[in-house]
Amino acid sequence: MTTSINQAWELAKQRFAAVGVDAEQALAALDRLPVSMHCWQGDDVAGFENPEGSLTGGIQATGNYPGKARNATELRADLEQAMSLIPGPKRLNLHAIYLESDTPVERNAIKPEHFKNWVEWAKKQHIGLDFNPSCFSHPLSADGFTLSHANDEIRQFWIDHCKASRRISAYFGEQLGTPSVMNIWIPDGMKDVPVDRLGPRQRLIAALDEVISEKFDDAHHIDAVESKLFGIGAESYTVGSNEFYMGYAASRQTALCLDAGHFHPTEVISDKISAAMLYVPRLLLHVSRPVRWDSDHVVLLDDETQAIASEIIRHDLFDRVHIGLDFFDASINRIAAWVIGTRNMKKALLRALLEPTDHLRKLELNGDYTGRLALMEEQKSLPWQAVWEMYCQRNDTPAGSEWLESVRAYEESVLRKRA
Ligand SMILES: C[C@H](O)[C@H](O)[C@@H](O)C(=O)CO
Ligand SMILES: [Mn+2]
Repeated sequence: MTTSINQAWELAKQRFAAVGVDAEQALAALDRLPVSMHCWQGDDVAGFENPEGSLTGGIQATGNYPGKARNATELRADLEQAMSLIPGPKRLNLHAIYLESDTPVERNAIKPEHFKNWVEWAKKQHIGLDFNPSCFSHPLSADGFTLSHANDEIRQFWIDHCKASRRISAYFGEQLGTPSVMNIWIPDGMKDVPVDRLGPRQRLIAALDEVISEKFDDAHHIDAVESKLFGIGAESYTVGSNEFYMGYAASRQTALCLDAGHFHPTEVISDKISAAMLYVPRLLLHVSRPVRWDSDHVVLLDDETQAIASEIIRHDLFDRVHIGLDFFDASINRIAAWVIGTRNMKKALLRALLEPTDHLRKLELNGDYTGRLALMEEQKSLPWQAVWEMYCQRNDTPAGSEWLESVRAYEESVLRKRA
């Protein structure tokens, strides 16, 4: 296997060199692009605060595949298994409900100490952590409002939760030496047509301003805000819409989170990256796969994933775009879901790095759209897979579908034993 990977790599390097692309440089660049894996694929967004409670907030994990993680120790073991099958740099994105405590902790009272095991684990794995306040699956979000709630006390509860979350995020960054991106997503919205669309948005803007008022070192913590079109039970109105958060992020210079499932079905976030980055300092991506709705299917190596990756690489956005994943499929092996989605994201980045972009740009500038289309299509079948396999080999991860055997063995020896 090693010999055939080496041979294919040597040939591939020559093929790419012939179109002006340095495959070795592409691999070095891929090492500068961590993908933040989302903890919530491992347990269907249940968390450890109240794992038996229902998932609310208009999101849904469908399926009942056996073996989901029941506690943080199991989730970390599952993540280690998944991460061992994915080459290159990775991060972990945690939600507040994944805290660890012997006694119940209210969300407005969460502290860094409730995440110290995660930090110790991240140090051992040599990865950074990202964070999210959890403004759902809670009695005080049951009527569909959190940071925009009309009741002052309830709204303050969520403001305090987000403030507490920022302190945890800054602690991650300080402990791990890499900034934690903390993304605020709230489910606030209405099932039916509201009379007052403005009031909740006015409350949300004031609440967010209070949330971000405490200053943290940019080297430790980055604020991001995530818009959405609709949720289940919030079909007619979403307070934190695209326009709302685009304006908020631009005026407050926070990062803007673009989730691939949060727009109209024919809208794509790949087209939004180059527009939004002109106004905001950073983008956070939630790479996902909406199938007819915000269904959060596992990311494929499809046209849109490729287009997202190509935008990051073509515009050299290495330091301004943070790549996160957001899917939760409970109908298949959850570890396989992580591996498939994360490997696909990385494959798309590699393919983008192997594109002869300078040449394509020249054709475009010269108005040679025939040449642009012809070469864009031809380069799709250059031997990128041989470069990918070399990357996997160098990172001591399976080059091809052998990773599935490892997942199946883990399923047999570990997951099947979970009740
Ligand atoms: C659990 C996540 O934070 C959530 O999926 C959010 O990012 C989202 O996309 C809601 O639709
Ligand atoms: Mn999302």
